[in-house]
Amino acid sequence: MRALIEFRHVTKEYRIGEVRIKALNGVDFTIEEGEFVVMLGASGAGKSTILNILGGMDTATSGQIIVGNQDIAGWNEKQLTAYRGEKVGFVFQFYNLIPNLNALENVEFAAEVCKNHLDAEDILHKVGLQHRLRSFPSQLSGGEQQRVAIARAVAKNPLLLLCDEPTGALDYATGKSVLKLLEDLNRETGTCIVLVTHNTAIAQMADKIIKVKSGRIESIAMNRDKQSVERIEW
Ligand SMILES: Nc1ncnc2c1ncn2[C@@H]1O[C@H](COP(=O)(O)OP(=O)(O)OP(=O)(O)O)[C@@H](O)[C@H]1O
Repeated sequence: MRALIEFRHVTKEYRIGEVRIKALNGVDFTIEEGEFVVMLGASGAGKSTILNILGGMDTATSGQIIVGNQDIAGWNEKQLTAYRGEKVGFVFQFYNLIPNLNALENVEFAAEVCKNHLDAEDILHKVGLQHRLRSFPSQLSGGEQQRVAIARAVAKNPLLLLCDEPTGALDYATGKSVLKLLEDLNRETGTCIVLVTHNTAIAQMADKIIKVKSGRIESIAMNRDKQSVERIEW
């Protein structure tokens, strides 16, 4: 496998008036093509900051962010917008669907702007929502809305799928089925997934576990005993 992503000495400083907050303090890690990465850490450790920088939604104060063969750290807003649109799929804790578009339209709307997008209806079939194509978000359960959000991210055919607490608002069984979906997608399509969570049990399904502490990497470990989500309990 070859490295798809490299963070090299990445720092991020936020300024609020006179106050400086060092959210990232020299972060280094590598993610290989096709890897399922789980990122763990306490609240405020810097996980979302890493995900936002990786997704081109925020910029680093210093350091390099290599994606493919390019350093996106030096990119301007226009380049980052194209990168976000074409290369990165996002799944958040709250589904952020467009309320006045149905499931199919939500997926089509996101996918259409991407050159290599997949067929929206096919993807909704894949996530088990073939019978809910014309349903609006308000007519869908939380788990179903998250499936639409995953379909929307995947239909772009992204290089990288970033998931920030994707099961945070779901009950146990629904959360597990959403994780199963991500696991299947990773295995079948080889899409690289980076999943941020507070739930340490979920790390058992990862290829690589990255722990973040106080703006630094605490540890990076390959998971030699990777488990299917069906076998994980919490
Ligand atoms: N836009 C911002 N402006 C100022 N400070 C910020 C901003 N975003 C994050 N921070 C600060 O940076 C640090 C890291 O925050 P971050 O959201 O990355 O942590 P996290 O590990 O994702 O936490 P959580 O698990 O609670 O979501 C925190 O001290 C936070 O307060």
